[in-house]
Amino acid sequence: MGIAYEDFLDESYEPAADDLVCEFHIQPGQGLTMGEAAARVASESSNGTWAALSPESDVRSYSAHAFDVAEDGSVRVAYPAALFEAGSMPQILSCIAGNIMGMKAVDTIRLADCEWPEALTKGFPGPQYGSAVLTEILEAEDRPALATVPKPKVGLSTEEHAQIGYDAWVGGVDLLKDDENLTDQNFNPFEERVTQSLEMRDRAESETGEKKDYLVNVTAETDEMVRRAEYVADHGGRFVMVDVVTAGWAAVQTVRRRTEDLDVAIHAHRAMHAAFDRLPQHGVSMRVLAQVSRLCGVDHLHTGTAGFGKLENEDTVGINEWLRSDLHGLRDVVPVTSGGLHPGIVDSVLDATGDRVIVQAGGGIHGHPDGTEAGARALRAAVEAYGEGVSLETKAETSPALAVALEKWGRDSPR
Ligand SMILES: O=C(COP(=O)(O)O)[C@H](O)[C@H](O)COP(=O)(O)O
Ligand SMILES: [Mg+2]
Repeated sequence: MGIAYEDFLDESYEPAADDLVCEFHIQPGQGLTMGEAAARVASESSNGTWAALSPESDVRSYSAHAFDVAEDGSVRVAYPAALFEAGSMPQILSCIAGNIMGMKAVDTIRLADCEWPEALTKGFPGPQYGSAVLTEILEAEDRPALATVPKPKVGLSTEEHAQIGYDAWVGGVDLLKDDENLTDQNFNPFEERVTQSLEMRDRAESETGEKKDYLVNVTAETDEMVRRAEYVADHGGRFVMVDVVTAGWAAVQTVRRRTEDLDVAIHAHRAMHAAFDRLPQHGVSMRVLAQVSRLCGVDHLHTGTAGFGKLENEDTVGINEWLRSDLHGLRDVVPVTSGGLHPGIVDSVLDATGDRVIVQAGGGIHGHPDGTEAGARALRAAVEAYGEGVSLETKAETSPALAVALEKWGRDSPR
């Protein structure tokens, strides 16, 4: 049975329970109707090509179906589960976000959303802890967990990094976090940073009586990432951080498989995501990136600051809701809100995101006029004010550090 472009368009198609259904937003290429462009997308992302084919065997059971074609540019494409290799995120993305991103049949195309069937999700581990980290590893049962990343993000010595961690932990944050581009550089070698920072963690825990921990950036070549995750676990760390986009999904899957036995949670930084999710008309949405991250098994994921802060965001609230939704029994993911946050805008952000998040601030702590510990106290006070239902200004009457932060940064987002 032959297959040609027109065979991939079926307006009346009813997706099967096991189909992966993807929503694309497309701008048809010159001279093509929406239907013609949609058929080409379904063809190229499953098992067709530009030339009509007449294979000996019937391969139609592996073909996608474009349906729900709307004149506003949205189209849904249903992919049979048999098209995919169970448990391989690279192979799935090579289908649904591969060649079609460059097809001339569309001027622009964006993969906006996916509906994942159990036939596919069962091939992935999902998060090991999810939101349980807030209670099983940390003690943030009824408030956001707080994190900070030392700034300047790169260039501090190991001793300075560990000291900043101590000051922030004593000031009130729960988690120290390496920045996305701090890995194993000569001024702050990985192993020394881990051991010295964890020593400071233990000291801060005993002095504050609070659980503290460290999101260690293990991003590197895959075998080295596994070795670094083992090093963290061997030295008493409970978290690793992976730059999931620059490391790649196969690498994330490898690290996740190893952390299952290490009792270590994965914090996902999304550096480089904006290369393909920032433009609303082309690329792959942050919503899909969040879905891929959850399937591959991260426990925390940066999802933006709901329009506040220094970085562009896309639907932070909607994505966070999806991360908490039921996904065939897979655990949820803790959203991380970060990027230009400081105490003066924490209430606005939490009003949007709710408090089941990790609030991360770098400059908004270390840029405090009275230093890191005061900055941490100010952020903790701002989050406490949200939980107590009082204004920041009222809270600042009993928190000098918060008063100084409000004086310095006011209530506006930085640019
Ligand atoms: O280092 C920071 C924030 O530092 P600061 O608090 O000084 O702005 C993070 O890398 C960004 O939050 C990443 O962005 P996102 O969280 O949107 O992925
Ligand atoms: Mg950073």
